[in-house]
Amino acid sequence: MALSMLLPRIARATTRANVAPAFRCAAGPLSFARRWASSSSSSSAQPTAEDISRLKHLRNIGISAHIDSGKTTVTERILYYTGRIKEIHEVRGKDNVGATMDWMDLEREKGITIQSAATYAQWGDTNLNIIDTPGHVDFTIEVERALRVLDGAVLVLCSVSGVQSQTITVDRQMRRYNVPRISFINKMDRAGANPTRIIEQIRTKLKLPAAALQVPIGAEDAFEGVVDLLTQKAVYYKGARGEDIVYADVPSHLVDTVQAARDELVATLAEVDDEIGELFIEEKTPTEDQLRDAIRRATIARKFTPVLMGSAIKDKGIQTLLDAVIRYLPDSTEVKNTMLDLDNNEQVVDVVPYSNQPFVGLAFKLEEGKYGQLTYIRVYQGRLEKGQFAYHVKTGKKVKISRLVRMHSNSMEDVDSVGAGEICALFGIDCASGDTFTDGTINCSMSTMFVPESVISLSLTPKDKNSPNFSKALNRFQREDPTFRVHVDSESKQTIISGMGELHLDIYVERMRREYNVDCVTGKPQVAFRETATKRSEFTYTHKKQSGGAGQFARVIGYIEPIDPEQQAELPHEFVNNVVGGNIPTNYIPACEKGYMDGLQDGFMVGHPIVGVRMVLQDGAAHSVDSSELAFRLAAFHAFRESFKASNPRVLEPLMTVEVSAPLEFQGNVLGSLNKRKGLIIDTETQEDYCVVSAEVPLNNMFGYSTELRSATQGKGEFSMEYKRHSPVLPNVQEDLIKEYQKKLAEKK
Ligand SMILES: Nc1nc2c(ncn2[C@@H]2O[C@H](COP(=O)(O)OP(=O)(O)OP(=O)(O)O)[C@@H](O)[C@H]2O)c(=O)[nH]1
Repeated sequence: MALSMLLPRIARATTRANVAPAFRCAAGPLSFARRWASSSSSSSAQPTAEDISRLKHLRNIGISAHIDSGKTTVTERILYYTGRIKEIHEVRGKDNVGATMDWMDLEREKGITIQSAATYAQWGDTNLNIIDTPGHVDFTIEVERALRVLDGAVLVLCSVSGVQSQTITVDRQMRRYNVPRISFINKMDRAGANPTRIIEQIRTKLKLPAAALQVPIGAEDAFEGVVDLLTQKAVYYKGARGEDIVYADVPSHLVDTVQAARDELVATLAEVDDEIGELFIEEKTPTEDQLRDAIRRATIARKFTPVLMGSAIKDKGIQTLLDAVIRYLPDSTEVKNTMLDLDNNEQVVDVVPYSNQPFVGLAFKLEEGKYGQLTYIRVYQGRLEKGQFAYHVKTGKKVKISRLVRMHSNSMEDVDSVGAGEICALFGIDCASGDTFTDGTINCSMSTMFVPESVISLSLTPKDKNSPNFSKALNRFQREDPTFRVHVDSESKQTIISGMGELHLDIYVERMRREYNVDCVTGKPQVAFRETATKRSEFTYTHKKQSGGAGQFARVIGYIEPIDPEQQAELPHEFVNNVVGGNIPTNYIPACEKGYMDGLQDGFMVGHPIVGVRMVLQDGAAHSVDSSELAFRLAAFHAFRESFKASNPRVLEPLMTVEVSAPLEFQGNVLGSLNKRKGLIIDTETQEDYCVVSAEVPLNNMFGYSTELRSATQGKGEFSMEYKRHSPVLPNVQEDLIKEYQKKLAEKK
């Protein structure tokens, strides 16, 4: 392979390493050694009383859930009750204009949330920054980004389906970013609504101590309101849109149920909160205030999730949910955030969450809207003011903040300044999502966001090959979305786009057509296979060229070995330099590492990237005149390729967790359809007259499943799918894939 073909790939690999540290070198620039430090690089000035009060009345919250649980419907109600919108638009329906938060045309057509939209609202004397996050697994990066910058979240669950596969994913993401959560059981009007079962699922499936703060009055069609267990009052949502809250005595038939639920709440809190625990042992009844304080403490400490309930579509339960958000979710001073001090060996230092500190903000989302390029920023400390300069930490460039806005879905309000803890948006800033900005007085970087592996790819060819918009659009999409990747296949010279699922890629192809006027022909979707080694393999490789001009000489000695599968999510590749005694001069070691990275780009079996292989360099030889960086890079590249061939390599494929729900009568058909696709059934659960089947199925076998499921269940079945891990393909499948790849190569010759 020519070196000119390798170079762009190295640039890509390095960029990826910046996003999600993947490469580790025993010593050198790619080492990510970090130390915790109690010190802070910020000034120790006391925050003003005004700032403290502002922050006490500010909440940054996200609304997350499994697809279709009703997040957008809930958010729409929040905007309505907080006075941000004058009318409620439903998410679905032929003649609707679309919910306010689902503003992209495509979202409206497909009825799903694709991009999260930020908006802010006021409830009582508290400001809320709300991010509506997509539930579809293909847009998981949006959920990750939202959680990274939020201080608390509302986990919406369906009263019938409860904890679903995507709920578990979202919960895992919330744990990763230490986000406290309130649970909201929505759709209490649905037939089969059962909050007790859902709370039990939160406890068992999410392993999260949970208890209801309310009991429902009526169920399904007759759902009227709730009884608040703390005030022991019935709450009804009256008026045309549930805007009139009416308090009343607990209906007599619910008195015993309310007492039992309150006892359960106290008992659950006693397990996670010392103060309630002591009262419990002393058999004392906690007061309403003691309970509220304990719920807040335990929620913020992420030891407990309070559970509320309602029906967004019937305009019930939203105002009480908002009260709970303010009461139990933390303000930004109650959340610990850290950053890396770049002047001090990447020491981890605490963010000081007040406005009188040097400014530090994180660009967490880019968006090309109708108003131009927008960059969403979470201000972690300090203040961002219109007219001031901000420093882009990665490039060291100074940018002028010419316009500062607060977003309200797709409209905006201009503001002059925003303080610590706020979320705002800037215009015309050149950066990628995940980049840090400061005021230039400190050199810190917020740690990066987790970026998942892509699982599917397809070739993309513009109908008009000369359109400059093709690469412009691809560049922009990549900057907006780190899970959307683009490369040119070295064999076919085709542009290949990769992402998190068919829908994810479809959306970009469609956006290319609508926003950039570029029609494309797409190839058949291909799953993102990987290749890996299964045993250690030694190498001694000499690169030598003597024909005319300057000679080339480099020798590398060492071995490659599989990385422990448990470690691979964090460490997909590793280069270790164990050369002692200077047989390879240290200035050639980075070139050896580059050669290794070149070698990882495509395996020889099916032409997909190689993962999970460590290269250990032990010895070698150099020549005082003929050795060069290029010679060592090529030596390491060929050494890696040769030893990989001898390492009993295997082809890996993405394995998905698939969850199918359908009426019970179709259970047999659902199981049959999954078996046919070589699915491993993990769990089968029956809920009322519904069944939920979970299975692990290779992504390669899932093409066309929605059509099959539709006909197998008379259109009544639904499924969701989430990436689990890459796992070895069956030997016969591997043989077929290799043959197919060889055929493709032969055709090209
Ligand atoms: N019965 C009932 N249906 C509801 C309720 N809330 C929402 N829905 C319906 O559930 C469907 C999904 O609602 P959305 O608000 O789009 O859900 P979402 O979680 O935002 O969906 P994604 O953005 O695609 O993940 C729509 O058809 C809503 O009308 C509710 O309280 N009861």
